[in-house]
Amino acid sequence: MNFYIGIDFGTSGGRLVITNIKGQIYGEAETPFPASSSPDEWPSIWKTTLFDLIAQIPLELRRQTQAIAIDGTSATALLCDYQGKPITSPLLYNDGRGAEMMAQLKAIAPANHPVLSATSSLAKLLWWEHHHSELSISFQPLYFLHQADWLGFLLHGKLGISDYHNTLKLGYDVIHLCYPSWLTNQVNCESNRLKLKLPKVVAPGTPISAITSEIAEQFNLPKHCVVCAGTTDSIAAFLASGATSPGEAVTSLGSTLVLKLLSHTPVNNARYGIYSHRLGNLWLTGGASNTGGAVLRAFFTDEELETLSEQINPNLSSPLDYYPLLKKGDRFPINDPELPPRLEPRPENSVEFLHGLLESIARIEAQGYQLLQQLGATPLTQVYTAGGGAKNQVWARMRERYLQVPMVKPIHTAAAYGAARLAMQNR
Ligand SMILES: Nc1ncnc2c1ncn2[C@@H]1O[C@H](COP(=O)(O)OP(=O)(O)O)[C@@H](O)[C@H]1O
Ligand SMILES: O=C(CO)[C@H](O)[C@H](O)COP(=O)(O)O
Repeated sequence: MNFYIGIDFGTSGGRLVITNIKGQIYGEAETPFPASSSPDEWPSIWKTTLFDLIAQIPLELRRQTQAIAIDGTSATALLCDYQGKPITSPLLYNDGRGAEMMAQLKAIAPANHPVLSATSSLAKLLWWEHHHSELSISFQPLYFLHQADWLGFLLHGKLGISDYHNTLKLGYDVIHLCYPSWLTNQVNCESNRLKLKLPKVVAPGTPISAITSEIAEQFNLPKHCVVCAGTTDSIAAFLASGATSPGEAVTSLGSTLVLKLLSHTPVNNARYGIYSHRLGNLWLTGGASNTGGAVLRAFFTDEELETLSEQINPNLSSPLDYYPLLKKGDRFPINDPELPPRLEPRPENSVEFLHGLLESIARIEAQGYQLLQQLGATPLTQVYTAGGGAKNQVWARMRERYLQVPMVKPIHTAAAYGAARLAMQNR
């Protein structure tokens, strides 16, 4: 029997799903990231996690694996040398240091382009160019990669290949399927002191190459096992849900809050941090907020979230109006790197406090979907929920009160399953 592996790299850890060609799950693995680590440790943690996840799959299944696909956090970027060795600490998806590059971004990119965000991949590239152009002296050529691109390279050995989901926030034109001249002129211009290579871009799920012989031997994988181009974690969660009709949406309630509404028409609006990913001949309109489970985890364990949520009446609205963030700055539905967290007043009663947090995140989610529809996205018909927060049925009822559409729990919500669906394209 042939098997297919999907690997998801989220904020808090890595997850793997192995399925047969019918999409039946034969195995799963999960490896949380260490609770505290420094940025220069992240590549080795990601590599260790990747190899640990694959090693957890039973030998018999590994030996019959035909394809692997990986999703990663969007706009998590790193610079590598010609051997694929990271030469700087990665900059994560929510790293807002690119805010200082906004004037330059607005000068080169079209209005409302997805790169017009402090956390976009291009903002990070310009920041590296502005602060670390000396890297070009020691490293030629330099490769700009996303997390999923680099992890895929570790398995297939072909450096500098990405997909048009991970490269949207780098500036890739997903309509004409090329890098626009305003971007290539910027990256290649003589005055640009940081000489780097942008990744070659293919469609998500496209087979890139067979695994290297070293990887085949290390994990007892077939030499013909292909590694496919990946996607981002929230799109993988969308793919997992099985949503296919415009108007269907997936909210990823993970460490962050990410909305994806399938639409006949794209919506891009930098003011609100709204952008549209290409999905076949449709568009995944949405945005990614820094609010979400990471804020909850700062105050409650997963067990406390479960037990305290059960004491909340989801039909009652909390009077507490928070904007739950761990640090200043949000990307969507308010695209403002200076936006302050709002977590006061904090009641003595933990249930009341959690009620306020869950209700406030539900309000932000509803505001996001309302904006998407106001700006022309296909009207919302139903919402699937993915991520750690999907298990919270009290929260689902609260969210339903705001969204006024059915909240459907899909059979599969794990992003790793969505990545496996990409791998299955290579049957
Ligand atoms: N019962 C729950 N209710 C709400 N949120 C929860 C619950 N259990 C876990 N979470 C949240 O889920 C998040 C982890 O979800 P996950 O999808 O693994 O995140 P990521 O993929 O971003 O790492 C945590 O931040 C945690 O606060
Ligand atoms: O916030 C995130 C961390 O999980 C997401 O990776 C990301 O921001 C979502 O971006 P995209 O819409 O490109 O998938």
